[in-house]
This record gives sequence, structure tokens and C-alpha cells, in this order.
Amino acid sequence: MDNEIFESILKITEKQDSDEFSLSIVATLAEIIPDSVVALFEYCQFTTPPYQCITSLSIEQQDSDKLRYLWDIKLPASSHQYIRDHYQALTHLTEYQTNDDRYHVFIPIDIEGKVVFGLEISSLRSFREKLEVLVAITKVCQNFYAILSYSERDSLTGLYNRRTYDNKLNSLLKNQQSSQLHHYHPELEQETRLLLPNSTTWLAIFDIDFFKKINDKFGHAYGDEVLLTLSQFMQQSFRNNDLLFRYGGEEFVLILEPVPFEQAVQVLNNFKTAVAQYKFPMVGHITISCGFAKISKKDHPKTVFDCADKALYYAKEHGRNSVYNYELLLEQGQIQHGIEEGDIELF
Ligand SMILES: Nc1nc2c(ncn2[C@@H]2O[C@H](COP(=O)(O)OP(=O)(O)OP(=O)(O)O)[C@@H](O)[C@H]2O)c(=O)[nH]1
Repeated sequence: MDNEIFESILKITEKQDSDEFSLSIVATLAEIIPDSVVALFEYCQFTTPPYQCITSLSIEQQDSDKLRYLWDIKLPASSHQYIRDHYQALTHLTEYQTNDDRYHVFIPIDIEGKVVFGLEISSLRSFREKLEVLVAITKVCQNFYAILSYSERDSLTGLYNRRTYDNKLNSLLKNQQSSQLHHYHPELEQETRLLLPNSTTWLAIFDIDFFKKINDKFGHAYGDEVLLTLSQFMQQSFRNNDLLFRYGGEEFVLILEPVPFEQAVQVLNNFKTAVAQYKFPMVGHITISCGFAKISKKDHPKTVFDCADKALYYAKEHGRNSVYNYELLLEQGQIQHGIEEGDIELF
């Protein structure tokens, strides 16, 4: 194997987390193709357009021979235009040239036969002679992505699993909203969204009401169908930057990107209402309860979860099919900080 490919693959596959892995692929390709812009797109069938650029990089050679890594730089308009017009046809490696004299290559990465990511590399100089290297690297990456995805996602719903939740929340708390991925980059010509004043990141827990009865009445397979449909509903209802997890059995966690309190209440209530109105095949109507809490920098992962869980418990005790916020319940004196009736837990 060519030494360059071997070294690159070794470097990329040292990463054990798919976010870091993605950044590493982009960096490696940008190093291999000097003066290029490398962008990584992620596909999501539930968004419009059904893909988003999650990161991009260009490496600049400085006078001192030092390299400057320009992350999340704006993509050439020609790349955006082409992808917007042709994304449905970009299911195999595509080379194209545009009027601005740029040479582009788009390489789709599929997992289990479905295109999940796409890499777009563009430069004012042709890099045809490097195509073989690019293809070799992306083929290995494709296999490695599949392994990482298997370990990070829940097999029934495809949402992130509990283990990934721990990792993502830990890194979010460590580095509140500054991670390279799943973060809105205004430079990337995506949906322009200004951060409203008083915006905070929120953690919400959803739990299906009386799910045991659904299993008991219709059988486990129909119970699974409800979990699957609900998770698809979640993917359609929340923004691409929001993170969704199947935390356990019939319990789901949502990390809501920074929005003001009123907006969080509205978004969560809309979802709760939409679920209650939906008629599941065979099972009919179901309801969910939700508790949510603010994620602040100083929080410990367990503390945030426990707070949202207390609000969820309150919802379960007060009629279900409802959404409650931990901080508001606390302010209203409906619950106490740390100590609950019949609860000797102290934190
Ligand atoms: N079909 C299916 N059922 C599951 C799965 N994981 C957990 N469950 C079931 O989910 C049910 C959860 O029951 P409980 O914790 O009593 O909660 P509940 O019946 O929803 O009641 P409340 O939460 O109090 O409204 C149990 O019967 C579990 O067996 C799964 O992957 N598939």
C-alpha cells in the first residue's frame, strides 16, 4: 500500500468517536489536496434540503512555511449550487467543473447501502492524479463509519444510544456549544438563524405513557413499532442541530440547541400535542410526558439529567400527557431542590 495512504488511514482510524473521525477525514483530505476546500455533508431525510454541510476546511500555506487551518470557511458558491441542483444524483463519485474555473469531486459515503455523508473537494487546480488516493481513503472510512455508527446508535430506532449520550453531554458541558460538529456555522450558507437573547441549551426527557399496557395489549412487536415511529416523528419535529437519543426502553432524550425558555416550552408542547393527535397503526393514540431542564456550563451530566427527570416524574404524577420545566417547578415551590417527599437523595 502506498505509504501516503497508509499513514493517512492510520491517523484517521485512531479516532473512536464519529465527530472526531469526521473532522479527521476532512483534515486529512485537505492536507492531501493543497489549496482546496474540503466540505463534509450529512444527509437527513427529514430536513429541507435533505443534507447539511457540517464542516469545511481549507489549509493555507503561510510565508513562514507554516500551515494555517481555516475551519468552517464559506464554500465556493459553485459547490453549493451544484450540490443543491444535483444532490439526488450524487450517489457515486462525481467529478465536475464549474464556470468559476473550479475543479470539484464529490464522494458519497454510504452505510448499509444508504448515502449518509458526502465529501466535496474543490480547487482551482485539477487534482485528478490524487483521485485514486482519495477513493482508497474514503472506502476505508466508509467501513470505519459503519463500525462507529453501530456502536453509537440504537439498533431499533437508529437514534444515538445511551453510551453516546454520556459522551456527547460530557463534551457539550466541557465545551458548551463550541464543538465543530452539530453546530450552526453562519459562514456556511445554511439556514441563517440568529441566536435570540436569553437562549440556553435544554435537556428534555420524553417517556411514553403506560407503555407497558401497549406491550401487554398488542405484543412486543407492536410496542417496537411505536418506538420506531415515535423516533422518526422526533427526527421530523426537531432541528438538525438538536441531538436525539434513545436513553433506554421507552425513554428518549433531546438536547435542544440554544433557544429562549418560551420557545423551548412551545417546541416541546407542540411535539407532545402532535404525538397525542397521531393515530399509530393498530395501537391507535398514545401520549408522552416530558420533563426538561436547563443545561448550564457548571452542571454535572448526572445533575442535568436528574433535574429533567424530576420534572418528568412530576408530569407522570400530575396527569401525564404534559410538559414540565424543572426550574419553573422549583420557582413555584412544586418541587424542592434535591430533596423530594419520599426521596432521600441529596445533591
Ligand atoms: N416493545 C418494547 N418494549 C420495551 C422496550 N424496552 C422497554 N420496554 C417496555 O417498556 C415498559 C415500560 O414500563 P413502565 O416503566 O412500567 O412504564 P409505563 O408502563 O410506560 O408507565 P408510565 O411511564 O408510568 O406511564 C416495560 O413493559 C418494558 O418491558 C423495547 O425495546 N421494546
